[in-house]
Amino acid sequence: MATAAEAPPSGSTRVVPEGFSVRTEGKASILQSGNDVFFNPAQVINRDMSLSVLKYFIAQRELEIESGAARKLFNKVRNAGVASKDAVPPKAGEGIRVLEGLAASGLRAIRYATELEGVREVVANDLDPAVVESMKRNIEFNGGVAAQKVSTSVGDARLVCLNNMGLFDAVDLDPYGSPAKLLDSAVQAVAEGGLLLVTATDMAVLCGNNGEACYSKYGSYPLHKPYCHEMALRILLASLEQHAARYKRHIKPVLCLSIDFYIRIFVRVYTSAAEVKNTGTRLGYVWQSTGCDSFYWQRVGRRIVKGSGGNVKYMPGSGPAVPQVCPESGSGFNMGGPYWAEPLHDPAWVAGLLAQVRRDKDSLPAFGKLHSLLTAVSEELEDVPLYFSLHDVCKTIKTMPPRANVFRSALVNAGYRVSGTHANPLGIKTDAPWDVVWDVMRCWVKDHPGKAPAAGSSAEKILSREPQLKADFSRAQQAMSQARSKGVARFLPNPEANWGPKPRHRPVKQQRQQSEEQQHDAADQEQQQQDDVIDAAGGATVTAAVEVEQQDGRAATEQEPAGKVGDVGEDVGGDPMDTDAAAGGQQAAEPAQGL
Ligand SMILES: C[S@@+](CC[C@H](N)C(=O)[O-])C[C@H]1O[C@@H](n2cnc3c(N)ncnc32)[C@H](O)[C@@H]1O
Repeated sequence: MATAAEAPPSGSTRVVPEGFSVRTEGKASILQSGNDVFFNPAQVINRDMSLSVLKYFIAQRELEIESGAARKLFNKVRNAGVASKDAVPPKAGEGIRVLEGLAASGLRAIRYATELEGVREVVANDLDPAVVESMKRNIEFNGGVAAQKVSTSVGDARLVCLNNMGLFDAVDLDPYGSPAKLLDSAVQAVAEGGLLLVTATDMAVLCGNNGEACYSKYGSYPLHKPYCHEMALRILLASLEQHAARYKRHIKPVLCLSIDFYIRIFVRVYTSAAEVKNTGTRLGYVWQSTGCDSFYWQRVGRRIVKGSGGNVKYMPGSGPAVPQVCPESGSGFNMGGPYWAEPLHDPAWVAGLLAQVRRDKDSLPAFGKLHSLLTAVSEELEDVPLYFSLHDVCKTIKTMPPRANVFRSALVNAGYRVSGTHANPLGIKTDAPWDVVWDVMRCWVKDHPGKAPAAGSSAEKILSREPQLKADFSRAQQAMSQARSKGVARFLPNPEANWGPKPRHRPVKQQRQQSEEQQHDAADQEQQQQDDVIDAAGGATVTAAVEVEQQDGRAATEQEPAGKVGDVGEDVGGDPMDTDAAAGGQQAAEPAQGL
């Protein structure tokens, strides 16, 4: 990946101060001294994606201003008395105002200012005065547009937000770890219809390693399951929506991504007292069977439209949505959530972004990864929250996995929709109910019998039932990824070793004294390692599945791939019978050619 150069861009007359080297990304250059921790090549994707989404947002906003839609929205909110008193309607061609709340070296802010047309000002803020000094040096070093448009500020991002309620068209939060404490103020600082861009890297917490830590930070219980990366997105969105609701605001996600070792969400923020009544209906709990892979949704609230007059009534969700015991495995349930239960992406944005990114190929250092991510996103079933891993389903019933496309075809042939997910190369999204999924597997096991399951096991309970459906495993075109058929990659390998988070930057004072937060992180990590050991012990069943295939005479060539960095022992073993599954986590390559 062409991310960085060690010298000033050719033709530059800028003088590099002694003791510094230069990193260039896009049109921005930053000065680095030996111990700088801010540049992490893995984050180039984050910045490239953010730049692309912001560019697309600027174009959309301009269209909304020209059509009068933005003005109408603003007037509505002002007339309802819920707009910030200082807010003014956006004007065509005026350009947007961006807050980068945690700007560190200023690299991102400088890129926004220099690479995007339609940016009026970027406020680059950081809590650490020493960091802001280096930021100023970088802005000066870049000169020109960067110096004109990027202003610096020292302070807590929360205070900057609260002092600028409704005044930033876009607010970017890119912390080390959790953004949880910043959400409440950020959601107030965004202008009507503005864009909020948020990173979270506390994946151990969000993916279910420490349910109680996640609940205290985000107000949601995570579930430690294969869908944990999408669930992490839905937890962050649910938290944001609930913060927004306190100010009569609500969110509309346009793109929400699980990337490598972090998540990044892009949402628009609107004010509407009427819409806020729907907050409970947009969130849901998930009942996860403790004996098998089955999970079921239940909305937190209900919206009931009564009679021909269309009277609307809001009610709490009725439930539980599941019986006392899991109908498949006879076990109990865990309840996770509340999670965001609505779509993660706006399909029009995804299509528009893909086209824009292709046009901008030459100016995006991380183009390949961006394109593959957006391609995978474009194929996701937007109305099906969460996914399962076929490999895990087969592990539950101790059977040799079918090829993913064979399994997916059976669901399509039974009348259901199916897709992959950008969050996990082995993940399968479908609107087929769980009894259908298990029936397909029961039919598969009948055709491919293995060792009898242990008495009393979940596998025995699931397989003892006669399938109600006669699965048809013949190839169905809709079961195939179109991108894959055309040889367009959806998952790319990491470009270099040690791809992952860098050590957290600490102000000097804090570096000397381990903070409470660090101790908390250490406890998180320790817990994660313990869980990994437990998972590794349970992982024997994966090996067993691979061995079955080897006995079957078909080579099991794929290694058990590692999950993403920050995983919590998620067992995403490659599907040995499917080349798709050679991609473990998002770390392995998809074959260039489709089937
Ligand atoms: C991950 S770095 C930001 C990287 C940057 N966004 C980029 O793309 O290069 C996080 C920064 O947040 C700053 N920070 C942490 N808490 C903050 C707060 N409450 N307000 C403002 N800055 C904060 C730290 O000093 C650190 O420089």
